[in-house]
Amino acid sequence: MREPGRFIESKVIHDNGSIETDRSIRRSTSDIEFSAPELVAAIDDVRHTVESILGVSCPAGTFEYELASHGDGDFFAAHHDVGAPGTNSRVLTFVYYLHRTPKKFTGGQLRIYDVAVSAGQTSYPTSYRDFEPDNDSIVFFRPTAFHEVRRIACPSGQVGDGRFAINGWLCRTDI
Ligand SMILES: O=C(O)CCC(=O)C(=O)O
Ligand SMILES: [Fe+2]
Repeated sequence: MREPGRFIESKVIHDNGSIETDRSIRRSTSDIEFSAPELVAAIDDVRHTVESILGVSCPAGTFEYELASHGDGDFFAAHHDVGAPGTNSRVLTFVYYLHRTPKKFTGGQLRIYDVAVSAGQTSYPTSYRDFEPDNDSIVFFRPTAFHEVRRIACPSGQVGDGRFAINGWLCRTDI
């Protein structure tokens, strides 16, 4: 795994394809040049099992990912990971979590809503499941699923005490 490099303000991709920082939607920093070949190889090993459980198929695919850091007050509001030009090749979302132990923050659960929503839908589904971002755990879900990162509280304010995630997608290369 390469050491983290430069963290920059995380960006959001709007459904019209524009990419920008918008701290009312997403508050975190990202290292988009981060490289984790061991993680990618481990995901590749289980990917056919995950695909069959989630009912998706990606015969020819590549992995795209970033390292995201959430500190005190950070969050990512409800969204889905497809729907914009350039994101529709995403077939599978994965998020691998890292943090200091014992954990120095609270909150930061990944909330996955029970229904997929289409672009432009504004009402929130009312049923969901929260996943704790436990150190050295991984979550897979469909990129069409509505999801969010609950706001975290990290009293020390130290970056290293925060919530780290390698989040990315298995993307089709044949469309
Ligand atoms: O960090 C997480 O739990 C999810 C991140 C996410 O939803 C994204 O980067 O699109
Ligand atoms: Fe997401």
